[in-house]
Amino acid sequence: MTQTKGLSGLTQAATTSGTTPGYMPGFGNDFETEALPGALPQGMNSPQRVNYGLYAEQLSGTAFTDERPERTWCYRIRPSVKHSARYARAELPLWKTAPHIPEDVISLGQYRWDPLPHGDVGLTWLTGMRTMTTAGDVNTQTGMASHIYLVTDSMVDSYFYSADSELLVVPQEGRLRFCTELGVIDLAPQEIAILPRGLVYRVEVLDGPARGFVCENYGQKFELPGRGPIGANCMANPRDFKAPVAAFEDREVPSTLTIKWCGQFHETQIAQSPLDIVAWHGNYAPMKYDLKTYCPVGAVLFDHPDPSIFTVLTAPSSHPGTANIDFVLFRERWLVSENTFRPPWYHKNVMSELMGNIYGQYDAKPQGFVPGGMSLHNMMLPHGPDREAFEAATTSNLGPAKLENTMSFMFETRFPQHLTEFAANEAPLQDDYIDCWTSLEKKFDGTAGEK
Ligand SMILES: O=C(O)Cc1cc(O)ccc1O
Ligand SMILES: [Fe+2]
Repeated sequence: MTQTKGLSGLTQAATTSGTTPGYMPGFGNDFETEALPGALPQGMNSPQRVNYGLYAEQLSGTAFTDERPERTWCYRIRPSVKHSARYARAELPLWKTAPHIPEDVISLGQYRWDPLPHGDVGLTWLTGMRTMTTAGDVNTQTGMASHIYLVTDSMVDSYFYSADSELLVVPQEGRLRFCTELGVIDLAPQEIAILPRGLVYRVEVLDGPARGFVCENYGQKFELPGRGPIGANCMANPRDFKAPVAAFEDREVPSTLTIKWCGQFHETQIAQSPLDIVAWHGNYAPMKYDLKTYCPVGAVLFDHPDPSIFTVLTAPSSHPGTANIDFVLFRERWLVSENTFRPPWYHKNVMSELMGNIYGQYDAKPQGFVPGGMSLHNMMLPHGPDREAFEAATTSNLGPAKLENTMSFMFETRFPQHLTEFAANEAPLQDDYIDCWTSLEKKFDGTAGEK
């Protein structure tokens, strides 16, 4: 029997591009959703017998005793323990996990890559994941990895979950469908998705080939940053984050489930689709967010604020204010500062900064940092605008100016990032990147006048 049901109870073809998934708004909300009427128990979590003969199962994303527990109660056709037969080691050699510090790779430096090209071989979400950097240590649940995915093929009767991490997905090209245990999310460039640790899903290609960036967060979950004196509005607003409505498959076909666990991959064979949750309630769920709804706040008279002003999501570390990861967005905005050097200032930072270009041109690097490309300015390594950006910024007339056609982001972490062998040797690294600063001229001549 093959069926996928949505909230309305109507049979939907959730595996085809024609269907529009349903969503519920609100970051961190306590949601409830059922794909069949009456499937969700009311007033309690564990009735003696659940309607429709479903099994109750809790998915805990935090310790039970966390100050703000995140968990979801699932009502499913089979408990997921039934989804795990014996595990066998699987190899995904290009998906690396921290600590991974290759001996012959130098991570000290300023690095920039052209977009990874698509090849001739078909790739899925799993085989198409290429790790560029790793930071921290998965065994202590700290740090992150950055990846680029190249996906041409849908996963067929194949499912995945990461016990190691939450995944933040930033598409740059193509459209993907994430069919998850808790519902369906469609994702296009200029949107992001968060896939929680432990959630089972399959990824289908709606419009390929697809390329994008992934931040794999080994630590505490991403949350909305406190806005401080900015108040209750602007930046990312909770209601623009959307969780999917329940959708399930009752499909008995031989299937493979791959699990990422402490950096290793294991497979198990199961006899059915594991996407068999008919109803759920809770606050631990996948979400999508449209980056065009991000409302940037900035300097309205003079100077250039720290990029933390553009934080969309932050994954805290044990040290308040020092994130395991900040996800920062540089999007279209007005520049109005008077008597100000408007692009990012030159700087060194204890945090390490990995950037990706989603589309357009980034103000500090008018050339060379192209859509699909990535750059890394690692811990305490100097960087800033290239010569062209410096000259333009110091000579242009400072009327109100709109930065248009621009969307880049940063994964900023408190941990140094280590390049993988793939990033150092196989990815299209720009050997001449640091030359973008060599032509910066000495302007100093001992006199105080403007240069
Ligand atoms: O290095 C970069 O381009 C990112 C960045 C942007 C900014 O506006 C201020 C600081 C910073 O690190
Ligand atoms: Fe920077």
